[in-house]
Amino acid sequence: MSQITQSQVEQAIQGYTDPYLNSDLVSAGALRCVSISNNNEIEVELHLQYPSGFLGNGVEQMLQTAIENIDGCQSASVKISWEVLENKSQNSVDAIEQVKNIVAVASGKGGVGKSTTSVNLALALAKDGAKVGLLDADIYGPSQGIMLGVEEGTRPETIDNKWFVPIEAHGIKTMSMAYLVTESTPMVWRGPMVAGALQQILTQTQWGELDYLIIDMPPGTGDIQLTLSQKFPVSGAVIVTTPQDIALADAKKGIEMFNKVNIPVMGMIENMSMHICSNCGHAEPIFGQDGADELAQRYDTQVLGSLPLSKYIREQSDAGTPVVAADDCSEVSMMYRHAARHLAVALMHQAQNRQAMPSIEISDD
Ligand SMILES: Nc1ncnc2c1ncn2[C@@H]1O[C@H](COP(=O)(O)OP(=O)(O)OP(=O)(O)O)[C@@H](O)[C@H]1O
Repeated sequence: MSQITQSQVEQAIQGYTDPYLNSDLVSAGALRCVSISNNNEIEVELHLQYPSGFLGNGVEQMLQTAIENIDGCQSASVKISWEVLENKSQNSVDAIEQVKNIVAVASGKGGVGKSTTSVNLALALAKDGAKVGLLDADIYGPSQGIMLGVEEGTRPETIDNKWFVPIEAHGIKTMSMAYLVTESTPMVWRGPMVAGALQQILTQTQWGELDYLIIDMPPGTGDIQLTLSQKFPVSGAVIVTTPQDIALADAKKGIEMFNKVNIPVMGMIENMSMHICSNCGHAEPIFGQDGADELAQRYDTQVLGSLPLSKYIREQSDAGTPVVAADDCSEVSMMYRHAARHLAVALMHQAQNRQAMPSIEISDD
């Protein structure tokens, strides 16, 4: 019996391409350990750096079979593990302890579906096994509580009069200004007050260990948004837009705002990209077409996903069970889940690059 070599095993593993890494797992550097006994009993350990719980036993089984098919193989076992990499912000704000990635979800224009996107991305990451938090920083229309089905009037518990305990909903930890204010304290605060209050909420919440903290930012690219971007230790941003010209022009301002404060834009979500007729299934790009792709190309970023204008998306959010929580395998839920995985991989690449680079401090002076 001839001895099987590591390169034969690697070749078998390379038959599978990870759709999000766009690479086989050996080239992606995921091969942690190969052990081949004199008897050709083979054990392989692979380790990924983004939430790949969705691979489940299926890919392990498939790779195992590919290895078992090597001539002379007696037995094969494949184990895939994962852990999200820490991705610190490059601004000078202190990181939040135990929070690995902070993602700001922003839009240049109001009403494009930023909050809907934030909550479904957060839920999608959690469905793949990540520990996820969601901060509703949209002071103009804090809607995450309603979308997550948190009963009106629910208040977070506090510890030592200093810490807020986030409210858990559908498997994610959430905090919102709406949990703290009453109808008699309306949002009349202006710029610095708002930024200060939100920063306090962010840093005084006991998030615990989180792979991702998603921040649903206030819409627009004015002073408040700029201040928040500077005060939050954001690892990367996501811009939500519709394909409409005016929304795209605002999305461009959003990208430029993040560039100004040295926050990398991980990608764009094109929302309401198509209307699909619920009667005949005809798809129509009522807000235009291809704009987000062109913008992404121009700014050297990517479109993480395109979501249709869908009654199901709206109804589920209104009912307090966003689509990804309601049915994580529905067509639109899968669109959010694909987008979330592309986002996770973009953050992972950025963290890997940062680890490989010497750190450079950039200041305004
Ligand atoms: N893809 C979609 N299909 C159908 N309805 C959607 C979609 N995305 C969002 N909506 C609906 O559009 C409305 C606005 O969405 P959302 O609150 O997420 O937008 P926003 O950009 O956060 O708004 P604001 O600027 O007020 O914060 C909501 O009623 C939401 O349910």
